[in-house]
Amino acid sequence: MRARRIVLASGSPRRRELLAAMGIPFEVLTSDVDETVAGHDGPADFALQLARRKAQAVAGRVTDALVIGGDTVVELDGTIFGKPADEAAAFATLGRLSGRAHRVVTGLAVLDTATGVLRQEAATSTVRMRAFADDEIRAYVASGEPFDKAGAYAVQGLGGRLVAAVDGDLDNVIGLPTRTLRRLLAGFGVEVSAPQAPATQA
Ligand SMILES: Cc1cn([C@H]2C[C@H](O)[C@@H](COP(=O)(O)OP(=O)(O)OP(=O)(O)O)O2)c(=O)[nH]c1=O
Repeated sequence: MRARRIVLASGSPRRRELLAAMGIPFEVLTSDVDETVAGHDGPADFALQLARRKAQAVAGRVTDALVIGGDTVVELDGTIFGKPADEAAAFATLGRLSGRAHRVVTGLAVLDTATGVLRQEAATSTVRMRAFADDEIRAYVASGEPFDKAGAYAVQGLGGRLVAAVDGDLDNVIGLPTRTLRRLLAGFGVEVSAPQAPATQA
């Protein structure tokens, strides 16, 4: 099996770090896709639509590669929360998440630009939040951390203090479910060895 060129279609430093930790060489190419979704069939469908869009947006720039696109969303009571647009949205999102359990879904799409074959899969984890007061939310929003994060928090950062428990893969919450990606790459004949210990560190 020939070595495949692997391209991560993402500007996310978290995705880059998690992919690097898998131990495979890769390049990063970014694009500026429109992240609005016209219609969807739940959070997995929503995240997969955007993951495909991100992969397809860079696919034309590489002729023989596996291009990886990903998108992470938070879902609670049927509402999908992406990255908050501003402070008010971050505050409102965190108020909704307080004291409740929500789902974090990452859609991954891997596109083979040599053949046009696309493989995709979504991973889901459940995150239970402590109940937090408005003052605590205000202080967290003022830290700036919520702005480029789905659901307006980062479990691996200061936002970890808001989290009571994570059920499922932590790397999925941070933006790249590595077990799922290993499976998708294996479908293209790229075998990535499993880590010695579960990937639970940010
Ligand atoms: C819930 C949660 C999300 N996130 C991040 C993961 C994703 O990077 C981000 C969701 O935004 P995404 O749109 O999925 O990704 P992105 O804009 O960061 O990068 P790109 O589109 O270029 O690939 O939220 C955390 O880092 N920690 C968390 O606890």
